[in-house]
Amino acid sequence: MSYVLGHNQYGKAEVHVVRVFRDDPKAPHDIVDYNVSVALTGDFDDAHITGDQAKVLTTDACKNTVNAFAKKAGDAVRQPESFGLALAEHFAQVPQVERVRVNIEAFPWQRAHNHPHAFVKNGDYVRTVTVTRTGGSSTVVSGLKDLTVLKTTDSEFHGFYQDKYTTLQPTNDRIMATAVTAQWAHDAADVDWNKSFDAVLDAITGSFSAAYSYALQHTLWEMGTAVLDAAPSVAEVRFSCPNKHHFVIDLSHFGLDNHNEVHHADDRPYGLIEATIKRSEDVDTTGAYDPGQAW
Ligand SMILES: O=c1[nH]c(=O)c2[nH]c(=O)[nH]c2[nH]1
Repeated sequence: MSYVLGHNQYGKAEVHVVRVFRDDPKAPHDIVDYNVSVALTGDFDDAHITGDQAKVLTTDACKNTVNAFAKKAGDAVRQPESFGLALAEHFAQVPQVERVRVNIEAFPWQRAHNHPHAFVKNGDYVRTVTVTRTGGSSTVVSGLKDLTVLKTTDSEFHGFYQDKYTTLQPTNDRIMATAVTAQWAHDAADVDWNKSFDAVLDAITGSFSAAYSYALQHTLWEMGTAVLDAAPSVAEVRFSCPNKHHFVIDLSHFGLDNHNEVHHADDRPYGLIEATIKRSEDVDTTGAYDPGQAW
């Protein structure tokens, strides 16, 4: 039998590192809180097939590198995209490594009461970054997940296709809620990443609020075009948004009317609405997103 080793990758996952910036004794401290995963692809067939580990950079060394870079990469550490780029560049120097992927979850902390060294964790969302380095160049995908937003009106859903299983009643006034997962690919590497992230976050929440919605699909389009307007380096944005259904409860049994006031917030199932909004037809982001084990 001759079997074939397909795509493989390895590295250290979820190195959770918190870096305090406290160089200036008179200045307030800053922190970043990153969960870093490194995945290496390359000439690692022997590690699997013959058991020879001569080319394997240990996952333990990957972890050590992340921690050391949290100190030595200087200002690059302050933004997850630049930290990911520094790490990817480093691992790409290992001769047998052909592709490096660095995924970072960045947990936002806010200064507490303007205090110089006390912080409150902001659980509104998690910022995400995927840096991929291959063939001497890197791609950067920024993102966020778990950004839960809701509007109490200015959302309709009607005029949809009907078949014999369609029971949903059309509505011209409903709650719309979702937990936004978004990833956006940049076509530049010299970006002010934090400024760009803030602009995208503002575009997403701003357009979700302002745009009158005829469906969650319609809202995704509005959010996507707002992101492209707000962030010049973004070539495309991908959304994955569960429709967090809020069903109006029938209170007539109790002699009460209910004008879209009392709802059951349903957990599952949920509609899952996903879309990519691109700056143009020519945008090519091949290999930039992390699809898991596949290329
Ligand atoms: O915004 C929506 N999009 C849909 O595709 C859909 N389908 C559904 O049952 N409710 C909704 N709402």
